[in-house]
Amino acid sequence: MVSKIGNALDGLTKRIEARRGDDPSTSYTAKLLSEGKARCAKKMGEEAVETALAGALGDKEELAAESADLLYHLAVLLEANGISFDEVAAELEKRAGTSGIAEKASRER
Ligand SMILES: N=c1c2ncn([C@@H]3O[C@H](COP(=O)(O)OP(=O)(O)OP(=O)(O)O)[C@@H](O)[C@H]3O)c2ncn1[C@@H]1O[C@H](COP(=O)(O)O)[C@@H](O)[C@H]1O
Repeated sequence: MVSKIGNALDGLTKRIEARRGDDPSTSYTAKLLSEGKARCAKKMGEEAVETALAGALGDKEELAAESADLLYHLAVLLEANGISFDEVAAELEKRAGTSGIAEKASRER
């Protein structure tokens, strides 16, 4: 069964892909993509900081809203770089059997 977040990211990705080349005056996504990778990366960084602040303050509603903004801007940044969430998912799957502590220790050897 596909998870809610999987469905949401799938739909979001399709809407973002469809916006490429659209009129930047009617699509925020088209505007961001037309401005290039660095601009997309800057927006993602801003949203990451806002998400982190909401998490640090423990504001659950704000954290959920900022997380949605962050995922949108990450999806745009991936699209700007020609990378799909499938590739991110594959990377997560590869790590599934390895503890973060063990992975860190293997790098420090
Ligand atoms: N999920 C989102 C989404 N989340 C956040 N945002 C926009 O991201 C921006 C957040 O940045 P800020 O808060 O810094 O706002 P801002 O000051 O207007 O941003 P800048 O002027 O600095 O670019 C806002 O303009 C939000 O509207 C989004 N814009 C679009 N989507 C999705 O993308 C689809 C296509 O949208 P359009 O491309 O606009 O048609 C939509 O159907 C949605 O599914």
